[in-house]
Amino acid sequence: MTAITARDLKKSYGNVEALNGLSIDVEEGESFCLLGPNGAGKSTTIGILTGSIEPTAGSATVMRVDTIKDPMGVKKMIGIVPEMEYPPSFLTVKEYLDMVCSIRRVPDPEPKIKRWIEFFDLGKKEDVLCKDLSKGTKKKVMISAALVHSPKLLFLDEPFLDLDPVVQRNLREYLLSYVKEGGTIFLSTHILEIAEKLCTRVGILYNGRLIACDDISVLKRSQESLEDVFMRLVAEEA
Ligand SMILES: Nc1ncnc2c1ncn2[C@@H]1O[C@H](COP(=O)(O)OP(=O)(O)OP(=O)(O)O)[C@@H](O)[C@H]1O
Repeated sequence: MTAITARDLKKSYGNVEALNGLSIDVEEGESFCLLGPNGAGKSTTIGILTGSIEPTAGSATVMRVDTIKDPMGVKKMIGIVPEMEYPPSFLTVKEYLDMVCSIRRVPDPEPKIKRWIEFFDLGKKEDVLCKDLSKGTKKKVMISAALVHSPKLLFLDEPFLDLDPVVQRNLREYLLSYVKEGGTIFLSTHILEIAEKLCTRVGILYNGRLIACDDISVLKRSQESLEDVFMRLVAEEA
């Protein structure tokens, strides 16, 4: 079953053409990674697919819900880690996760919150205001908020940024098991080593256009890493 379908998506911000006819399909149970140089249109794509940005043209469905007609319907079903957002500064970690569970109507929330507090070793930070957390700890809270309602589809925009190597590895291993159990991941990252370990298929965006989209094993020439593939394909376009 298809989890994400995008057809001929276009997005302009004034005279900046951020997306120029993007079409993509992601199947349920897939771990897909969108790569691309700075400004290629990755966050814009995630914004459209998660119902936060309205495209200038084109259509998209997520779990068969239209992202333009029913953005709230999409948001209900998914977990999102946006690239640049932090938890609200005026709430403590626990208050924020309580609020997320309440908005998402999570049944029996306490053990679910506890699970992510323990996973990210946030026990001593539960009662700390989010404004007083380090960048990495804020990211841990954002990821906890994205996972606490056990969504079947995750949109992750640079989720590993600011996390220390131990936490990066723990999160990567969790995400691998999440996909093994049937979850779907749509990831965007510049950390190609992690993308290669976590994802089976990648799309490469360049100037708002998809210049490649296939299994990593198909895109690779002999001995190439994903980084080599990325450098080669982007250089061919430049
Ligand atoms: N709100 C906005 N207003 C005007 N231009 C925007 C806006 N958001 C994005 N852009 C422009 O759209 C283009 C695509 O931006 P986007 O953030 O989607 O790229 P990206 O691939 O996620 O980049 P990065 O890897 O640097 O995060 C860029 O030229 C960017 O400057």
